[in-house]
Amino acid sequence: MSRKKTVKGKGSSKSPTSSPNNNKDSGKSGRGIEAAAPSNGVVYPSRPSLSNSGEFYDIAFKVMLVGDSGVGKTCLLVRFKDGAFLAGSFISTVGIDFRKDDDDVICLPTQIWDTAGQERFRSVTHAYYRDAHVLLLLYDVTNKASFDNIKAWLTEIHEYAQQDVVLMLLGNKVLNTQKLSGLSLYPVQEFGVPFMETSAKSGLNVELAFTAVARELKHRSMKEPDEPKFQLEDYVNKEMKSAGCCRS
Ligand SMILES: Nc1nc2c(ncn2[C@@H]2O[C@H](COP(=O)(O)OP(=O)(O)OP(=O)(O)O)[C@@H](O)[C@H]2O)c(=O)[nH]1
Ligand SMILES: [Mg+2]
Repeated sequence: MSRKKTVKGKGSSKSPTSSPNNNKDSGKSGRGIEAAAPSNGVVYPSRPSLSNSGEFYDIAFKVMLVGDSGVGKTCLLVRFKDGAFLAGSFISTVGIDFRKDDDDVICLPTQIWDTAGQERFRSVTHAYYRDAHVLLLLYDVTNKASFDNIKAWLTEIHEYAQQDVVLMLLGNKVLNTQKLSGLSLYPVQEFGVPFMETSAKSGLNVELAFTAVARELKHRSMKEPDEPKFQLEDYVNKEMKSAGCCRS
């Protein structure tokens, strides 16, 4: 996926803070999911199939960022899309924010949804899980409580998301020195979910996280029945190693 330096007028990019009702135009942004927002602001677009169909290039893939408030979801998205870091002031996302990436390098029309981590918006964000193809679940490596909550997030995801959702755990706010150790501070392996460390601040692994899940989606969409499965975790580990990191 390529990162855009400027935000296109055509897409629905908005400021990091928005209300659920700001999604009114989210289904009108070209190819992919068409959905009208009802008055409660909750949109239920039909979930495109990941099967090997001729409609592949009409499919919009839906990527959602989830995790506790303050872990850096909005910053990660802004870093990926605009190559910038939102330093300092922390403006909590309200409900859902929607962005669309339609010029990524591997030709997957993709919608990226930023969600609010605050508990009081949880019922709104649940409603969006079920048609997500990818969930990027973030915690903050400097905040143990946000890691401890991962279990609860996974329970929610298992309840509300599709069984075949592509899931990746991201330990955000990692420092470059932590990157050199290549180890997570917390026992992430117990979840059995592909994991990477990222920094929205430095940009570390941000592009790789999105590219990895996009490759997984592409592989699923194009795959012949007897082709081996794409190994998201192996891909991520290999790419991190070749970038100088030492996870094995
Ligand atoms: N040091 C450091 N700070 C970060 C990083 N990512 C985000 N932050 C800071 O963390 C704070 C919260 O970031 P947000 O992206 O707004 O958090 P969020 O997960 O979107 O929070 P909600 O919208 O409330 O769910 C901000 O002050 C950011 O500047 C990072 O990689 N490193
Ligand atoms: Mg946010």
